[in-house]
Amino acid sequence: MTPLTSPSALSHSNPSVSVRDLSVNYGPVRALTGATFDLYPGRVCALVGTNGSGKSTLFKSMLGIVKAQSGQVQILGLDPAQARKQALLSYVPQSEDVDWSFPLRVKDVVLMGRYRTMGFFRRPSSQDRQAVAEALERVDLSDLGDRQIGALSGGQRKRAFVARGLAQGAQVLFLDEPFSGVDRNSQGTITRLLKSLAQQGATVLVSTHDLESLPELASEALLTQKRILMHDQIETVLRPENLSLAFGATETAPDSVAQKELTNV
Ligand SMILES: Nc1ncnc2c1ncn2[C@@H]1O[C@H](COP(=O)(O)OP(=O)(O)OP(=O)(O)O)[C@@H](O)[C@H]1O
Repeated sequence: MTPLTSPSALSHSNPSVSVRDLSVNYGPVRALTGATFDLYPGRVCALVGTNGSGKSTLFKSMLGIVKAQSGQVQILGLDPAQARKQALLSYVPQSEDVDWSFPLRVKDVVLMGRYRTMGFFRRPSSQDRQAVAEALERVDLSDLGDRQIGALSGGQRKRAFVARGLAQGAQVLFLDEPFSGVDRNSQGTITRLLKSLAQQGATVLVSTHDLESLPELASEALLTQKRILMHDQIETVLRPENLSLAFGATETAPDSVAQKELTNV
């Protein structure tokens, strides 16, 4: 196996997310072993791996939702619970982890991003309402704010959760499979939004199965297979010999990357 790479091209002065030797077991099942990496502000990093390779486990253990057997996580110098308390960290879960029958309107879901700063009675101020309206506009859902969240399409639901993170003003965003069950239109909206948030200084970690869209989405990637196999620039991770470490020999790089590689020789 290729050792974990930590290329100097990915280094930066201060990491916003720092993960050290993170290991998670579910009873006898080892889901993640010794994950160690840093993420930096201003970048979108993709988390890439097969089904069951530990991507959701990595997110949940970084958030403190799943207990790690060992390791440390720091988000903006804080432990994950503190970072969440201070509304610095936003998480878009996999669709299967959400109860969509819960009777909430889209704008109530987005308003949840403001809860930590709204005080005990959670009475929204005009500032809170404005933040919700702006967030809905940025994800192109202004017309659907009063609709029940369960009555949205898969892509619209994802966009509503991204809007929750926007209303929160989170500096670190974790998104678990935001493109699954999502049409090209929603995928484009989410991709543009994540890139623009990174340009404004956010740190974005996003898991995806869609290798085709990776060069458009992310500048770097973590390749996982129950441990971090590689952390490198997106072009390097997408080389067939690297993808085959995680996916087997049949997986090939998207044409755009292959072409870029060819024109570089
Ligand atoms: N609650 C659980 N109890 C026991 N084993 C679990 C649990 N959750 C996940 N696992 C196991 O841990 C491993 C990693 O699962 P995880 O859901 O993190 O993978 P993933 O990469 O997110 O998969 P997918 O792409 O299918 O969402 C798998 O072998 C899975 O079967």
